[in-house]
Amino acid sequence: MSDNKRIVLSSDHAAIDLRQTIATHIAAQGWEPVDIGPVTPESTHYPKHGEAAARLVASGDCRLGIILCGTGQGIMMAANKVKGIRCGVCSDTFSARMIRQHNDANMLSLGVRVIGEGLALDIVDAFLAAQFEGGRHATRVDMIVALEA
Ligand SMILES: O=C(CO)[C@H](O)[C@H](O)COP(=O)(O)O
Repeated sequence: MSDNKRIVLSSDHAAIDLRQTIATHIAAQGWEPVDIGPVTPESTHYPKHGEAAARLVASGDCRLGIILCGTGQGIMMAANKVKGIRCGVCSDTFSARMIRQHNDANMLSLGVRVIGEGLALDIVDAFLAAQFEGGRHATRVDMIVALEA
């Protein structure tokens, strides 16, 4: 297993508080949060924040990424445009576990206008605790990767 404990966090203006709460939460578990902002509440554009986080994961600088916007959807769409990124929006812990176990997701997206803080933290925990199972799932993830060629 990689010893890279760096997890990039980013969001748009909608999710600054929850993003910072998650950063504190994962730091307490021994992860190294790399919070790339933004820090001020002015309206901003989620694609650039999704892309910035995704590039740190795709380059290997960060092992995983957690991104947030109002629904989690727009920032997820932007992140998934970066080669090497597999990001899913999760509003339940089962999906958060499965996107690691079956889809080898390297980024998690959350919607601050969809779920509350307690559930968000449980989803983060489920995502971080799960491991890719490989096997038949590796064949399928390889097919996703091949779409990027
Ligand atoms: O969820 C989002 C994208 O999927 C954004 O957070 C949302 O669209 C921002 O809306 P507003 O500018 O009205 O705060």
